[in-house]
Amino acid sequence: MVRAMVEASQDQEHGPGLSVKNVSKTFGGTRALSGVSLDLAAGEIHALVGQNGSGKSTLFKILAGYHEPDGGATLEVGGKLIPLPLHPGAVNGLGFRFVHQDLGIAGSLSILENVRVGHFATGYAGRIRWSQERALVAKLLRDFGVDMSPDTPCERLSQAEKAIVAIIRGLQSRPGERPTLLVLDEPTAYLPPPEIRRLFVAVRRLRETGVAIVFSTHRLDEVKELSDRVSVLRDGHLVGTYKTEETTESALIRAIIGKDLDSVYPNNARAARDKPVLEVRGLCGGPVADVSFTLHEGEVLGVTGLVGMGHDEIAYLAFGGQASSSGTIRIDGTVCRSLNPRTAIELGVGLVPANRQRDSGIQSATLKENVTIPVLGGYFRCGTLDHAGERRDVTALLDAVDVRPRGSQDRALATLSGGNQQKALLAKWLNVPGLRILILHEPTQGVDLGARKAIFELLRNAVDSGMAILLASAEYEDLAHLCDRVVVMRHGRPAAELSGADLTEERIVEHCYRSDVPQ
Ligand SMILES: Nc1ncnc2c1ncn2[C@@H]1O[C@H](COP(=O)(O)OP(=O)(O)OP(=O)(O)O)[C@@H](O)[C@H]1O
Repeated sequence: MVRAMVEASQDQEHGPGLSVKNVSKTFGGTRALSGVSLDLAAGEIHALVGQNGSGKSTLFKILAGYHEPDGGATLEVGGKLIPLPLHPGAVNGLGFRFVHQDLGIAGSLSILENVRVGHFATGYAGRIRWSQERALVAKLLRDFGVDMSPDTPCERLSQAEKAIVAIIRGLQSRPGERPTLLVLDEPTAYLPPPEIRRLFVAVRRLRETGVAIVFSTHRLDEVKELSDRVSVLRDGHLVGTYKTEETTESALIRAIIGKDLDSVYPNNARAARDKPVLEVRGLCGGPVADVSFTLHEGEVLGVTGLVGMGHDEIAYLAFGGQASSSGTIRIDGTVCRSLNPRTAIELGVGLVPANRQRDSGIQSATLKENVTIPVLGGYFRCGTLDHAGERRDVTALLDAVDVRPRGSQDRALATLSGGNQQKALLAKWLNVPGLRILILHEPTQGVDLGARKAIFELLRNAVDSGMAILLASAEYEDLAHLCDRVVVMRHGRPAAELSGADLTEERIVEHCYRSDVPQ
């Protein structure tokens, strides 16, 4: 591997691109990056991998001029030394383009406005040429295979569609400008497989123009499929840079976590239970049209499908977070006519939304506060808060899902890396006593390999003690390993239900894509 690393750094077919050297960054007492050096050749696709909190986003934010690096760092672009820190204006001039993890899409603005802000073509008296702009954005959307009007407000888009808009915007240039570097911070975290394919096609096309592309991901199959080289960060240090074709998945896992990792999935053998806890009949709402299913105690039921087929919405309809237009939901025998989240929680139902930072976390509150909000009442003893008990439980819970850095319960949620925020907010629900049903929407989005394993084990323990889980996800491999049954949705309706020997990743994919699969 070391040999591959040395050779890789000499293999820059398209010229020098850019090179950062000796980048360190300290936040208060946290050393996020320590002496990291990275070469990105023009026309290469470079993957950056590492566990949650290993420093990937911090490196990207230094290149974006958002963070100032500690002293001693240097940056060269096309062989020219560029002074650090960068200011945002200089970043644009250098041709650096970014699609950040949080996407930065303004919900109240249209797709057109989000994509073209700062790039509008103007005519007489500075008037924006709206029809020209609309035609341009319509074409960009079509090129990405997205069938949407440029005037659609972004608040109506799914996470996947927002990610596509952010990427299209990231690829914009002013006349005379040429992008030299495109940084994609976990671009596929919100994308289901067909969109990932589309994105890869676009990224490969872009490579032909000589742009250096760097993307971060937790999915090693994407590293293999898309990248020319891969760099690994561990605890803020660069472990190495490797030619992708000369490395293996297990070698990368070893470099990422410092040891081998067994299968991330727990053993699936369990006794069947037949007590229904969630009965959904004729549920309609948004794209969901007439869905019925029963979830049993100690069961994991998956719902999946392609984008827009309704599986994402089922999670919110079944929790009352999104109003249904018809149908009945019975929780533990209680018929809920117009379910809302408050009633659902009282009946022992929890929801872990996909966008946990936005929908389930308070960024300015500490980690401890975020985790204990739903259960704080339980820590009062004779009117006094049992701080020691609260701290002890939070520590145990955060350690169980491997939130890093350890001992960070007094830090504001916003100061944790994206994946660590996700883990902490998932832990919050696992801490709620009396929870009988847990609804999960893409629970491992943005979460690293080691933490995925820890989360799956926690879920398995919860299920073994009788919890029922409804898992809405487009991670077909996870569904095949974790679920007892999987319902595949097509056009808002259940198209197939897979279980037993039929419940494999391949069968799920087949049912998602084809309407004529033999049952
Ligand atoms: N603004 C900040 N204030 C304090 N600490 C921060 C801040 N931003 C990042 N950190 C810390 O720096 C470290 C690296 O975080 P970073 O976001 O770069 O990780 P990452 O590799 O992108 O993780 P993930 O895969 O979860 O997105 C983490 O320990 C994080 O808590």
